[in-house]
Amino acid sequence: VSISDKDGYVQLNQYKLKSAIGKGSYGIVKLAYNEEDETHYAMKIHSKKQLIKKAGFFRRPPPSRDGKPIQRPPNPLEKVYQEIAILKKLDHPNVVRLVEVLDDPEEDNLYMAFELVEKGEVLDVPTSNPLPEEQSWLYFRDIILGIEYLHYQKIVHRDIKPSNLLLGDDGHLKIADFGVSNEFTGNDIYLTNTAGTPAFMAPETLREEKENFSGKALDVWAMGITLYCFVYGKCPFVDEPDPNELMSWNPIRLHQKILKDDVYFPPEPKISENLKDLILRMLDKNPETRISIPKIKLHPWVTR
Ligand SMILES: COc1ccc(C(=O)/C=C\Nc2cc(OC)c(C(=O)O)cc2Cl)cc1
Repeated sequence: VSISDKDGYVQLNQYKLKSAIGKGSYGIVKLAYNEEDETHYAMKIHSKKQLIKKAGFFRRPPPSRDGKPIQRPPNPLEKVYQEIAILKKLDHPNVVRLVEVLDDPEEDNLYMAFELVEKGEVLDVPTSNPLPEEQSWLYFRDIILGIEYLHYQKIVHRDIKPSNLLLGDDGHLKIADFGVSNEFTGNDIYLTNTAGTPAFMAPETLREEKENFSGKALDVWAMGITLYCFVYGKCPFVDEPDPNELMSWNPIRLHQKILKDDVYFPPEPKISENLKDLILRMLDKNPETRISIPKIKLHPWVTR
């Protein structure tokens, strides 16, 4: 149950909710002080009403053409409960740790308490202060271990990007936000839907003919875009608003760049040939020949 105390802080059971520290399409994350263990946590807050509205749950279903009843969209809360089920299975130094879920049926909000990763998002992109190659190497090794662990647990993340990589006081990264993750059985999952963040979407998800594509290879592609962002401070494929086009934002231009453009390496900042090679192997537009996680671990830039 949540009440506001004398300083206007919302009290939620043993947690005192403080300032907002994260915000995104998922909702909001607030700093939370647990009075029992005198420790701070990151409290992610979902509004159930928002989830239901966003999923168009109450929207009139389109008339079914062939008379067959269309299958209702899954209960939007289902997505969050799936995310929670995934998070409960995970226990790894490079993955955020879910500590507790507060889901009061009477309340509109659903609260997820995570272990606080003190420094927050590793890098705000775009930035004019990208990371030195050495620092990128340290962080990238954490991402490899975290993704290797997720794939071993039969989970593809599908939204790897700098804002979902949190930096702790110990200088290590933790992967966050399983809101669009997929669980699979067998050795890999073969998907057809697009999900995640446009600038990080792999070309195979944007092609007209929607054949099934490997889930693991999508995470490798996003890791490649992320590594490029670390060293250059911006994404390799961006949707520049076209000055003479009124509709300044249209995803098609970005999709065409992802599908067709080569990766451009600016002359500054200078990066090693090994790093360029690794980025090109991860941003291979053909998922069949794209480098895999086991091969990334053996790449000279990683093992150096
Ligand atoms: C400046 O200091 C700061 C310290 C910590 C933060 C912070 O934690 C931000 C987001 N956090 C999270 C987001 C998540 O999803 C989107 C998930 C998840 O759903 O897995 C988990 C967490 Cl923890 C920010 C600033």
